[in-house]
Amino acid sequence: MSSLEEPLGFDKLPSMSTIDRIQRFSAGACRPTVDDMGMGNCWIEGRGCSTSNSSDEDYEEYKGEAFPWRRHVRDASDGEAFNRRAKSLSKNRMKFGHVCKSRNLPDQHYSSKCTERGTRGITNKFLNGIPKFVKIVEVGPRDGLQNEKNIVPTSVKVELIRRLVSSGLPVVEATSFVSPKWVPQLADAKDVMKAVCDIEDARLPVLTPNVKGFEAAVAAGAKEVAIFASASESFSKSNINCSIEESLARYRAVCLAAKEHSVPVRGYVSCVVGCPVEGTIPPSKVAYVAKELYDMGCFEISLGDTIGVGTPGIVIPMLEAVMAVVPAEKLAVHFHDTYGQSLPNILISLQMGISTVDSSVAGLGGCPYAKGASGNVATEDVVYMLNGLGVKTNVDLAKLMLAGEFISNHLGRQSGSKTAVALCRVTADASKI
Ligand SMILES: CC(C)(COP(=O)([O-])OP(=O)([O-])OC[C@H]1O[C@@H](n2cnc3c(N)ncnc32)[C@H](O)[C@@H]1OP(=O)([O-])[O-])[C@@H](O)C(=O)NCCC(=O)NCCSC(=O)C[C@@](C)(O)CC(=O)[O-]
Repeated sequence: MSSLEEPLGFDKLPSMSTIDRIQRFSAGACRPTVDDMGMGNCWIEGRGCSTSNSSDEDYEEYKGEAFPWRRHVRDASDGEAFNRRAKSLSKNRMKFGHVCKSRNLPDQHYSSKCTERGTRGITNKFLNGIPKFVKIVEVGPRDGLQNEKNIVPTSVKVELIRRLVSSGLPVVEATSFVSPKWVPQLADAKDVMKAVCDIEDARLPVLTPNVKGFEAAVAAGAKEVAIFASASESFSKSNINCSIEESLARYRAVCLAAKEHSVPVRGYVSCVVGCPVEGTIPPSKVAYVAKELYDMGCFEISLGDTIGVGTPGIVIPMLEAVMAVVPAEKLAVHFHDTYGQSLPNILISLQMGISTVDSSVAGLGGCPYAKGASGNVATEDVVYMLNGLGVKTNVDLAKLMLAGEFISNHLGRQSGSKTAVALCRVTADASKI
């Protein structure tokens, strides 16, 4: 059994003092709005400190927004409304492309917001500190596809990126300028970039492991790059063929070059809770690498549970350690879903003040150098959860699902998003009414 298959965290549950600290992060977390280089972070200002009608205000703010799949808290009058809507199904069509083609999406009056005043008070207690807006960084075209054995044609990658951007995603990681010998799937990075660099509605960062990759990326039209270090020596060696310290030296050179070109650099730390070779990774190691990347100029540090072994019990102390050296508003979380822990891990990260989440459409993904690691958390599932929490993302779930369906059809398998699968089923069932 490889260490990847061994779950982590049974001995790593947080102490009471850690839990106290989480409460400190959540209750009354009245933070100022952060100008994150204009990158779209927007904190909830004092959700925990707001007056008793703040949830009403939040509700007013969002109720006009299209949440087509609102979870329903049934009562008699709502039941009538549902029946009326069921009768007029044929008037409310929404297509979902190939799999759900010509199926009707019921305009069910599901509400993801609790409208009971008393219950809402309790809800607020638990949701204190959750940001009002979450920036989703879509990594499907890069992290999602890099592990695919069969080469995906460039035109399909380009179409996927365009569809993802048109769903409203603010950031879509497009490809990697890495060695084609190491990641053959992304050998067409230059062509992909050339085909999408005219897109203006989203930022399209690309991975660059060294100055060679950076120069190639900029020449192809990239306007933002990402560097990727690891908190595990063994993973660093197998992923980029050098030690952590050597990688940091390389990345300093990339950051210098990027500064000269005014290109923003995002930093990744991989294996933040576990490594396929070394097992559990100490939080202090993650904090060290994160701080190094931050100090060399990365505008944001994404913390990757590369093999998806983390649970909230182990993610919390890791985040605490990193947040002691890098501000929460400069952090992102990047979870793979090997053990189905991504959503709870994301929720706890939001409660701790993080407002940027990486995810991959249709749950695509895996790392070629982390055997057995499964895909990233599915973007559709993240959007569904955030919609349910009343957190804004600006992502149109229907369009996102179409993008997921497009790539799943191409790969010839079912979407890895539970939300996409369930909503397609709801749609299919509704068409039989
Ligand atoms: C870093 C290297 C290049 C070192 O690879 P190396 O073999 O040690 O490099 P080298 O300097 O000895 O060069 C070897 C060859 O690669 C070429 N080369 C050198 N650099 C480049 C470049 N940028 N683009 C294209 N070619 C390049 C170079 O020119 C040379 O070509 P040759 O003379 O043999 O024909 C290699 O190990 C590599 O490309 N690794 C990338 C692996 C990768 O992409 N892994 C997946 C990333 S996912 C991840 O890290 C986790 C993350 C971010 O998703 C977060 C999470 O999930 O937790």
